Amino acid sequence: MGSGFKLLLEHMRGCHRFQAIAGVIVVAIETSLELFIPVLMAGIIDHGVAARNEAFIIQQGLIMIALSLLALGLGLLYARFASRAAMGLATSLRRSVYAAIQQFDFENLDRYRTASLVTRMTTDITVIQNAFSTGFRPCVRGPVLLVMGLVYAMLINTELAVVFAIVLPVLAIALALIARRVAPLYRQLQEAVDSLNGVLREDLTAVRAVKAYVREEHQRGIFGQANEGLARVSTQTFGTAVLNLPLFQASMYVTAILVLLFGGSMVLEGRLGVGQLTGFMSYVLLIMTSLVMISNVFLLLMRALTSVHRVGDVLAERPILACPAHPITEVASGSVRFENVSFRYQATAEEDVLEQVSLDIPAGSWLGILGGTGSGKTSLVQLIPRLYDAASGRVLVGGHDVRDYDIACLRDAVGIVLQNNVLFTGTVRENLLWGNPEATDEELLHACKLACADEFLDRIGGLDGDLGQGGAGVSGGQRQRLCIARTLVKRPKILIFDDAMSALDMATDAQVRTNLASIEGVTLIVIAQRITSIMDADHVAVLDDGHLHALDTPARLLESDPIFREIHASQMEFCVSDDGSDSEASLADVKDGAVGAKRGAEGTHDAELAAQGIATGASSEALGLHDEVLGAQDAGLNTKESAEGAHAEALHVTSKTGGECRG
Ligand SMILES: Nc1ncnc2c1ncn2[C@@H]1O[C@H](COP(=O)(O)OP(=O)(O)OP(=O)(O)O)[C@@H](O)[C@H]1O
Repeated sequence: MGSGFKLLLEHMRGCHRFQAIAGVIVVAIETSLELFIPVLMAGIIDHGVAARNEAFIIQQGLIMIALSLLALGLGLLYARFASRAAMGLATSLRRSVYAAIQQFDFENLDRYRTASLVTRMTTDITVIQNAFSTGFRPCVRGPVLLVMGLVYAMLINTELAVVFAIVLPVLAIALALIARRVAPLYRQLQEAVDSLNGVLREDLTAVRAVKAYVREEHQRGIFGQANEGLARVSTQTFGTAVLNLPLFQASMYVTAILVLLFGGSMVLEGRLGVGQLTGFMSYVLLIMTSLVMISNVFLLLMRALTSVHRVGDVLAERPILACPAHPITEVASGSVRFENVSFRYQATAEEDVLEQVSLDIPAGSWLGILGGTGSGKTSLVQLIPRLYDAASGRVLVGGHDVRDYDIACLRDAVGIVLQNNVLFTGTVRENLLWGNPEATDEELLHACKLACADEFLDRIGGLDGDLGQGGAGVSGGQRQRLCIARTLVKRPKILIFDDAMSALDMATDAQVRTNLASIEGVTLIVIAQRITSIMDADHVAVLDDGHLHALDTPARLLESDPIFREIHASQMEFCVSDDGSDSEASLADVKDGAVGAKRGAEGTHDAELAAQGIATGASSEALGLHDEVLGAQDAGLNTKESAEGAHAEALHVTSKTGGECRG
């Protein structure tokens, strides 16, 4: 509770703090004025009406009107102060939470679901804002009305005021019981909102896959469950919270009856004036209203407090990756070295994702990484720009431990194109400038050329072409090329492609690799599912279940390594050449081509195309289908099986026009 208030105070700074204080003062004055009205009313009845003093009645009546108008003016002033203070608080909280999330490392992000972060940034902060703007007034008025009401009631008649001593403790106990029951429900309520947001978010981002798999009904069921879950918790929460209303109403009636009963007999005995009894009844009403206010605001604040804690959790989360006191600010070279590196995503995980990996990648060389699904390829390369820290061992870049660098400098030197490429809403230029805000148009166009994005740039409106929301206006293959171009604009010392060319047709894939190989002095690390994509590499690392299974040149691996040979064979054996010779001939072509035409020589490109059956007269129909099927893969059919199926299908079409295919 204390930490929640501290958080609110910290974010209520400057003029907003002044507005909040002014709001409190204004409400206090307004409430005091309001409390004075029953005193005037009692005077009118006892002295004005009883003595038939019309002048007194008019005078007191005018004072009452003036006080009411003043109270109204103060009420309006309060609304202005409170809304501005609440808005300021919410803006400041949103800014802080956003800044905190920006500082998060991948490991921090793994702890929070995206939907939960979105709910905390939106719903939770709105709950706090609303509680502040609507709860502030009753929060001040309630206690003031209660205390002053009791004081005035006691001033009128202390004996009669004893009724409150009976009713108030009963009410306080009932309220405490309701609050105890409701508090945990509010947290469950916000978690149910998280779940609903999560389902919605997944549904909307994967809408193409949902439609492609005709899973609308299934998704509707999942949404229905989340929606019903929220409805159930809401009903339970608010069903319990509203219990306070009938409770307070009943107490009000009981108090009124008791006051009338005792007060009435006191009037008959001549110990109390009728005006005094009327005035006392007004205070009963005021006190009971104040109690309803207090109970409502209490529940409102309890809900807001849950949200304050949820927001506070995000603000208290510290980035996992520690920065050294005196970091290295320049990456001297693009060399990478893994020394006995082990890694796991969560410290509590049972098994390492990478185990004792040692690997040397000299600056300016090209390493291909191959391995089965889940073998740890992505995990390995993510350690280079320090997206995660190794659990044990060291990762060295440019001869220094990555933990010794300033993180921004390290990441500037490492360009990584991830598996799931993301473009942002805006133009091509705006997206490419993410790589380097200082880049000229010539540099952007050059990067597009290297990434083979120049082929379609004119069709999408050149550098000024609008990519639509989240880059939705381009195909999967075009998206990949633009993402590659964006990374090239950065001019990094190390370039990492994490299966980043999967949506490119083979000819473009080969062309991009040839272009990349022509960049001087850059260390190239390419993770690929297609073996042809890494046959030109200086070395290939084969990962198997988190272990470095083999590391050698592609040619030597082809001769000696069973896993490499198996992957190679499984991808190559589809094709049999035109004249009926078997796939070994094609393999030999690839091998010769790959070894001989190291680092992007044109020969490699040709050999590769030959191996794929494309050079033997593959029609654009085949490539088109391949593109289309891979495009579908990008749209959500993202399983290895579908990709292989697509591949096989594309090659099958190839066979109709050129070679003959199996499989
Ligand atoms: N954020 C994460 N949190 C926990 N475990 C993860 C996370 N990302 C990956 N893993 C696990 O780590 C292991 C290695 O995953 P990784 O993504 O490195 O494999 P990969 O070889 O790149 O696979 P693929 O070829 O399918 O992309 C897998 O078992 C995976 O389930």
